[in-house]
Amino acid sequence: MQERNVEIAIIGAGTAGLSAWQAARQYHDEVVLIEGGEPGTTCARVGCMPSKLLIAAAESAHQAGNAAGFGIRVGNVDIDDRAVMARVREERDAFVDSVLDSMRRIEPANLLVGNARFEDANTLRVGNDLRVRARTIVIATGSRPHAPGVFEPAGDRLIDSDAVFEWQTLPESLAVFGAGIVGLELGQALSRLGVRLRLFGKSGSLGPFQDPVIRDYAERIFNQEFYLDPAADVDTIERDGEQVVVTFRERGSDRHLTERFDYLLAATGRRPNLDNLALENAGLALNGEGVPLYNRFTMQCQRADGEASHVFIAGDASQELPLLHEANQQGRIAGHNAGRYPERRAGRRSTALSIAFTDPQMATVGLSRDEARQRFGCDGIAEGGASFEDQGRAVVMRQNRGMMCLYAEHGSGQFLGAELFGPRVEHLAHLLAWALEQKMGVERMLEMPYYHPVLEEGLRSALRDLNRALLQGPEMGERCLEYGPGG
Ligand SMILES: Cc1cc2nc3c(=O)[nH]c(=O)nc-3n(C[C@H](O)[C@H](O)[C@H](O)COP(=O)(O)OP(=O)(O)OC[C@H]3O[C@@H](n4cnc5c(N)ncnc54)[C@H](O)[C@@H]3O)c2cc1C
Ligand SMILES: NC(=O)c1ccc[n+]([C@@H]2O[C@H](COP(=O)([O-])OP(=O)(O)OC[C@H]3O[C@@H](n4cnc5c(N)ncnc54)[C@H](O)[C@@H]3O)[C@@H](O)[C@H]2O)c1
Repeated sequence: MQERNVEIAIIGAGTAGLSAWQAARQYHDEVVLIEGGEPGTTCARVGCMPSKLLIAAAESAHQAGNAAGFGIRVGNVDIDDRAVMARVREERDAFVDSVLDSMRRIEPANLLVGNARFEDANTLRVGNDLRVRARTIVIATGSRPHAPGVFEPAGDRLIDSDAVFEWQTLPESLAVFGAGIVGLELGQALSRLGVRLRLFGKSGSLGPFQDPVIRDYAERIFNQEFYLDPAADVDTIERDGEQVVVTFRERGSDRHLTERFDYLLAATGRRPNLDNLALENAGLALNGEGVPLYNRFTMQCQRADGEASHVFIAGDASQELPLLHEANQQGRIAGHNAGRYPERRAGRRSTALSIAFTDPQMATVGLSRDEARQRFGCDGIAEGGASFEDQGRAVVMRQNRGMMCLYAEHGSGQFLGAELFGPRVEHLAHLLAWALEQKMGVERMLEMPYYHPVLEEGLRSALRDLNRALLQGPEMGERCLEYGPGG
């Protein structure tokens, strides 16, 4: 058995682990990064990047198919699925290579290969032949797809999102389970690429939305394009030959249908990679799901005796907000504090921001309606909104579907949060997140410049409505007279 003593050991060379390494390396030379799986990060290999590549191809097919609405005929849209998937993988590989290139900065001696697990609070076994003793440890082991046992009858026709990006060609049909962001992004993209598809959700939840008004609206809009039941009633899942047979109650009716699919895609959530770490040997306090208790500003874990530990956690492993920018930020905070240990500093946590790259896009910023109500009371918040259906620029682009729900605090007029569903709302969500970071009030947000004709004018309409609900500021005049057509 080889033995090694180091200052800091970081488990997992994903986004969080890499940013932790970069931060920790500023304090010590002996910082090892341990990777037990495939290097290159979940984001680049099987997450953000390949999913957006697939979505980009799907959008292209969709736009070609809808060109007639502008008076442009492109003939039959012929989808070469082999070419689509080849491009997804080719560009995906380039993103992975760019990560691997940047990892070459790490001294080879400090990059350890093998699965790590705790032997005691300061000792890790890496693979079978190496023991690493570290003064501080960062857990950045990410997460993996999780499929409930009820899908087992599907056998090898049960797949997860990782497998989709390895397809050489697309299947004819697919049953997608899970109406979270993964299910919606991949489901809509595959449907637009010609896959016959049904999407079955659970308990009515839909992507990142919490506000029932926008959730119900989005459900209706998606159903104009593909079958989506966020509260599906599924009777049986069986395997017959090379197909999966699903019997379910049809959305909005009492009819029970039986349908055959080539695959069942489980998009039913992700589990943190903590179960292979032998955390019971680490002396940490764990919550009911086996996740270490930690401080979200220092990313420092708590020991079983309640004291602050020398172990830190970051990224999807923390189960807080499984998003790339969060993994990055948490990794940086954990790395700096592991480097400074036993000193520690509170890191800056930015405004909550989540975007689903569906069409229309879905986004949430800051507090949800329920969170705002809990914090300020039902009478303490004002709600406003606007539709994209008559929004000038959205009409011009034939993308006039969607709505926005915005929340602010009564009295102070402070903007609190929003849920957005509409064309390219990724950009509006950023504007709102930046406004929240600046602690802007609704009136001040309305004083910002708005070009014409742009989608931001739709946001201005929602802010005007919110201002009206706050009973603040001047009475707003008629929109068209005040701002021009579609403004
Ligand atoms: C389909 C999909 C699409 C997504 N799209 C987006 C998006 O558009 N925008 C966005 O913000 N987020 C998106 N995400 C989420 C984002 O990809 C993750 O939040 C992020 O990649 C998590 O980074 P991480 O460092 O925590 O984990 P990872 O990148 O998974 O890194 C963890 C590493 O730890 C290693 N490891 C695990 N256990 C051990 C062990 N015991 N010993 C050694 N090594 C170990 C793993 O092999 C892995 O390399 C998407 C996710 C998916 C699945
Ligand atoms: N654009 C992005 O930023 C992006 C894209 C993809 C993933 N992600 C991240 O990855 C995380 C994981 O995404 P996800 O969609 O896999 O998980 P999720 O937890 O967000 O959604 C899983 C969904 O599956 C449903 N579900 C659970 N069991 C089910 C069952 N038996 N039948 C039907 N539905 C069932 C749940 O109700 C939930 O709606 C997300 O939370 C998100 O943070 C982000």
